[in-house]
Amino acid sequence: MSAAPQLVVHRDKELMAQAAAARLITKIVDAQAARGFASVVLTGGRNGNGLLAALSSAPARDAVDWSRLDLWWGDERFLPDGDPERNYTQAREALLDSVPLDPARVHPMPASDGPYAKGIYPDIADGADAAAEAYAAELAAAAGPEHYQSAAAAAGGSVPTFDVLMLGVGPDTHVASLFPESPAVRETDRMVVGVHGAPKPPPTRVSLTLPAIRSAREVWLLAAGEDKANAAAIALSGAGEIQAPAAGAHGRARTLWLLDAAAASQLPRDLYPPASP
Ligand SMILES: O=C(O)C(O)[C@@H](O)[C@H](O)[C@H](O)COP(=O)(O)O
Repeated sequence: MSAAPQLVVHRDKELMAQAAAARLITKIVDAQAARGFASVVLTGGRNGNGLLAALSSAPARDAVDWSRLDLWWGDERFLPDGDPERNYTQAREALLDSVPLDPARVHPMPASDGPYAKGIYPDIADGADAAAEAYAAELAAAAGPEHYQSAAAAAGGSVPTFDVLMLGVGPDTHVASLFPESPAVRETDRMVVGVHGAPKPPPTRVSLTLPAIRSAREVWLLAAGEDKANAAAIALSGAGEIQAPAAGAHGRARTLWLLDAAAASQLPRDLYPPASP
């Protein structure tokens, strides 16, 4: 099952980040109350990090039991550990270093040094492919029994059932590191892939695939700014997922687009109610 997109449009990107942070806090608290823990997939990019920064300064952040939160990543820029451009580094700075997480529940994607370094692997591309395989194994090891009915299981893989999986939307409609017309967006079997020659730097990346993304209960797509208006309009107007990867990102129970007014400016007005004043 996958859910038709719902849209929420906020006045500007600051309000969008604050409202999305409040929404995420509630989701985590509810999942922890229902099942004892929550599982969230983070995204890289300005909008994802803006949400984490807003969460960091939200007073209600103390409602979350940070020690019972599983964190995963939707994609990673394949760079050395600690590189300021790594999504993991940026998430740590925005929020993770300031909350009492259980390190065993935090699952960053591998870095390009350490076990997947150039030198051990013939080149950086092989390292990213090996890192993707290792991350797929880590996800499979954490998958619970519910995953058997998921899009991942249908594709022959297994991932945990994420409560919320967040994705920033690129101006070309990419999500995670799934770029239009790329081999990664066409992947139907593997849950995680190495990405080579990405149009957004750095060119080498690691990414969840659409079957893994579609196994989440809720998928939230974040888009703010004028440069996202065309992408949102294309993805929400019936485009195919190979040409417009954001169009293929659905949650099992809910697909939620969180936009600011600028990113929503090219959408047909009947798709969403007006932004709050
Ligand atoms: O590693 C990355 O760069 C991403 O995860 C990527 O998919 C990002 O989320 C989008 O490009 C949106 O980025 P912005 O929010 O910065 O526009």
